[in-house]
Amino acid sequence: MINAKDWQQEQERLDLVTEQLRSTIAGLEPEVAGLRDQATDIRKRFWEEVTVNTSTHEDFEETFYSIKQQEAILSERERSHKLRMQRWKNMKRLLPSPYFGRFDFQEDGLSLSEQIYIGVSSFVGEDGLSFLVYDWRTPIASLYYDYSPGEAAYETPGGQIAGTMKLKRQYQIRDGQLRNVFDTSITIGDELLQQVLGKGADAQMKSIVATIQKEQNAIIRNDKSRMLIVQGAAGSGKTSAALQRVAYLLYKHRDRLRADQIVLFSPNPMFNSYVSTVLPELGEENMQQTTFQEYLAYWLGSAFRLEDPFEQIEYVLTAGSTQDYEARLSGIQYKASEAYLLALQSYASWLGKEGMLFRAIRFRDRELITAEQMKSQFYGYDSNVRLANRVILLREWLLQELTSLERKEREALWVQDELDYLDNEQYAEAYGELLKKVQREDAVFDFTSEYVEAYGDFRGKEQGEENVFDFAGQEEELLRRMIVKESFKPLRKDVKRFEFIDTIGLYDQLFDEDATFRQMPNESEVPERWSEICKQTKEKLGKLELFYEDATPFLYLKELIEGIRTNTEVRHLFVDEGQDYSPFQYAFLKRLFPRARMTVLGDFGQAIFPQATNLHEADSPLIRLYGEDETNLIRLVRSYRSTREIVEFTRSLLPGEHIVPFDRGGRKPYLSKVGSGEERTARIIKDLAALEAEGFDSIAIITKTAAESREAYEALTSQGCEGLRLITKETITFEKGAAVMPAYLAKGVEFDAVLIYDASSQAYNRESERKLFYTACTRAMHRLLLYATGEWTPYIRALDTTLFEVEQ
Ligand SMILES: Nc1ncnc2c1ncn2[C@@H]1O[C@H](COP(=O)(O)OP(=O)(O)OP(=O)(O)O)[C@@H](O)[C@H]1O
Repeated sequence: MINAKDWQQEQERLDLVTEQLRSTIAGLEPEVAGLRDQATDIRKRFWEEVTVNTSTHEDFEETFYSIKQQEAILSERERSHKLRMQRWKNMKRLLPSPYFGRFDFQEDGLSLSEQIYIGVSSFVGEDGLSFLVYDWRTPIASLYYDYSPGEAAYETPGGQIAGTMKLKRQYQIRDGQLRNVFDTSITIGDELLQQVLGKGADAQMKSIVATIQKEQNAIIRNDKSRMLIVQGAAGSGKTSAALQRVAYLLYKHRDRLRADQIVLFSPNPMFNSYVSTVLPELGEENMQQTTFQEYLAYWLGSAFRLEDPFEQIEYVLTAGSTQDYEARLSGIQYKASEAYLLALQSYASWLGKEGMLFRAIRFRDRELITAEQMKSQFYGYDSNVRLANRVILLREWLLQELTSLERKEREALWVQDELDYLDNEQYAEAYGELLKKVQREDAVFDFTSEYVEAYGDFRGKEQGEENVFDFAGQEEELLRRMIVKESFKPLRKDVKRFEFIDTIGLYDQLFDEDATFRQMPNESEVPERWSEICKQTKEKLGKLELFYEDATPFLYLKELIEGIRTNTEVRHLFVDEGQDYSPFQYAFLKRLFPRARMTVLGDFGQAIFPQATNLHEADSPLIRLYGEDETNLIRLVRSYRSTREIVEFTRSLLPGEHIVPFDRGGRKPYLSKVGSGEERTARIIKDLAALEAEGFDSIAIITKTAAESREAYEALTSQGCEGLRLITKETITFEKGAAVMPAYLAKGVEFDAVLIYDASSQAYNRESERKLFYTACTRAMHRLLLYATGEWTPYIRALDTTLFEVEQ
């Protein structure tokens, strides 16, 4: 705390800033409102002022330019409106708490030091010159996060600026009143951080700008590497740092980076809702958020029933005793690997020579173009042309073939039949429609070759020398064209969508045990239990279903053949829970977003999926992805989420991990042995009530699987436990209160208290499930309670008994 005189001075300054903020806001208000009116007004009159007339070419052009002009005026006004609006919003946001930190900095060579106050946005005083508040993202503000009083330096676009930090303070301000002021010296922000971390969990993640730690600041401001990897312990602030980094990037590159050019891949839809308020709180728009599964479903969902990663993990956790289990696991690991990616590449180059599979183009139960014809056409192309380019050539050829087949088809009997079905009225109507269509197409100068041909013929005849127009004949001719054209439309559409390639067959062929795959150069990479893997994969494909581990490779093969889909708009890609993606998926993401920088945040200690990627070891495929020179690796070892007691307990579950607890004390994890399932239910109900009475309002009962969650939920609700929620993979909103969920859905989020439903050796016995157990326990901020009906899991039995309390 500071002395009374300093406090007085600080409150006076705060009053001054508040006063100026108020008058700036008041000054902006009429302007903002006026601009809003103008923009709405112009919107209303928009269509009155432009002349919509497209009957001649000139009219069309005039209309076009008139619209353009109106558009330009509107967008200029909207831009200036947006800027003022933004400023007004920023000031409003500052008002209740204009800043949270201050330091005094004397630049080398200058005799005076400057007071720098830091807040969520910059504020220049009424004189138009002095910064009363600096945005936390300005270069100078980084001193606040990186240094304690003493020598200090920061980077600017013009080079490094060095000097001395004289003083450093933190503030808690509510509604324009100073609540707390801390002079900080050695450790940055400990007092304030203590207070922040001591609070309860929220349904929404909070911004951490006031207490960003030095190592987190390095992540937020890293703007050099193509790939930034953050390996951080549970609760070390990876997600928090990622979100502040987005805000930082949007600020730093505000002239050229839009929020929709940033994409965050999140572990599940509920997580999206959990983090969705952080950026708006910081005055920025949210980035795009998606899950990998959403991407896969978009491209493959209509062709297959796709397994999702949660179904896959349920299988891994529950099917241990089934016959196919080991093979499936070996398949999952292999299909996640770079070796498999290489195998697919060599498979594609083999397909360049032989083995392509096509699907005949069928029309009215006939094969119009056979697979054989396509094959011979395809392999007739120069073999030096890339596979995907040859496929394009084939597509063009098919479209041409369809055009000539279509012409022939006009004389077919079925066309005559269709014509015969038209009664006079329909006939005239169809013809009228046809003419209208032709004219419409004409008016916008964009008519297909068919119409040009038809219309040209029509006009030629109409205006021909003899001036004889066989109206009936032409009518029929045109209708025939139309009828056939309509029926051929789906065929053309399919060809354009590469439906003529039998991608499923090609993927299936890869699993012909003794055929294609064996001809590939890296045969040595064939995984264990290959023949069983082949059988499983083929069976699944046969049912038009795709294992989760096959979905990305399938899409990749499809792209090797049809050409790669890329998104060149996206500039920054964030992958949270990065350990859960396979090396294969990373290679895929790199191709998909060729112009994006990547930030991957994860914790190998929480790698619960069998296809996990190690983020930080020397041999990590992630480091290889862009190469060491383009990659920066930052480790976070300090854990902020949980109390010291919980961190000491959880880190012992993962021997060898270096994790440092933040110094916040609490109760030790509490172990309750119960005699039966009923006893457990009763015990949990009692504990829930006690926790709620203590003021904890975000409580998770974490189970191992979804089935166990349902069981727990039913047992608890049938015994009168009220207001409990059951979280499933479909849950999209994160709410306060008590909820039951499987561990893999609790990823990334946190709770005041966590109750591990079953920590017995029956539930957690295998070494492969240790990380799942660790992930579940590390969700707890203040309290961790564990239950078991039989003996404790071996992970707990191996612990030092001083790390927990046992119910007596
Ligand atoms: N510098 C900080 N100031 C205040 N709170 C912080 C800070 N860093 C982290 N926290 C808090 O610690 C908790 C954990 O942070 P976060 O969820 O970002 O960690 P994580 O590394 O992504 O965790 P996990 O991998 O376990 O999901 C959050 O409540 C967050 O607000």
